[in-house]
Amino acid sequence: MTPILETRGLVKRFGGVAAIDGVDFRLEPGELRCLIGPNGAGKSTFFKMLTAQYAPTAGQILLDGDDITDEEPSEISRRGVGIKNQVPDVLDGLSVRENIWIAARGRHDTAGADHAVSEILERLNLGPLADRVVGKLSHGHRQWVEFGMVLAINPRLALLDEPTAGMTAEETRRTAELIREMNRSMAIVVVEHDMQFVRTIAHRVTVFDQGRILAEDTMDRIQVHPEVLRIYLGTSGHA
Ligand SMILES: Nc1ncnc2c1ncn2[C@@H]1O[C@H](COP(=O)(O)OP(=O)(O)OP(=O)(O)O)[C@@H](O)[C@H]1O
Repeated sequence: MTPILETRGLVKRFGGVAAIDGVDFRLEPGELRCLIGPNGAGKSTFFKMLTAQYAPTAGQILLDGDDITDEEPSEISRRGVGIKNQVPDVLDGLSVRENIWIAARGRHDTAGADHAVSEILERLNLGPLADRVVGKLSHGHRQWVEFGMVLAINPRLALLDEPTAGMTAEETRRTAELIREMNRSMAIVVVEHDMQFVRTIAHRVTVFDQGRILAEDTMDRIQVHPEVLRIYLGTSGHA
């Protein structure tokens, strides 16, 4: 089966530092994968190459077998990839409804966008906030608006960087539900620090360390993987 997403020998150097140092990664269609690893492991750099925010120093990125290494973020989005960065990329002066509508309009005519927005507001329980200006919302709610913007393009693949950052425990729980629900219709890659959250959602987990893939397995096995325990206990103290 052709992977929906693949990297071959991916490298990113910053001066003398190889932040990503030859990563071969495969994601099967419909898969949900969490990327974890200690601070400085290279997760964000890897994510930024997948989303065309950084150009790789070497290697290839393939989407459904097509080489997208040199494509712009807008081209990748047109190919059906939804991206949610760590800092919500929302228009603060506009309402929740308007933000999601603008994202939806990229895929639908105006009537279609109206319809998509109503559906998404309901799905995300954002109806009561629909006409609030996004800049006045809590960080957690702003993250949800960005989820709405990802759903609005109905992607085949969603790339989510720390989706629960700044969320309350209840918001995190609902985000886990949402990601599992989204995974029924799309493949998903999630970069996440919150291990409890990763345990809740993950099927397979890829562990990065020092710019390389250290381990790739189910969360159950990853939690007892000696090398993984060593890097976590040696750095953050919690695996
Ligand atoms: N723009 C940059 N310029 C120089 N070095 C960088 C840059 N971005 C990342 N690095 C270095 O690359 C390495 C990997 O960093 P990266 O942020 O990708 O790790 P991370 O796993 O996402 O860490 P965290 O969990 O703290 O976000 C680190 O040594 C970091 O200092």
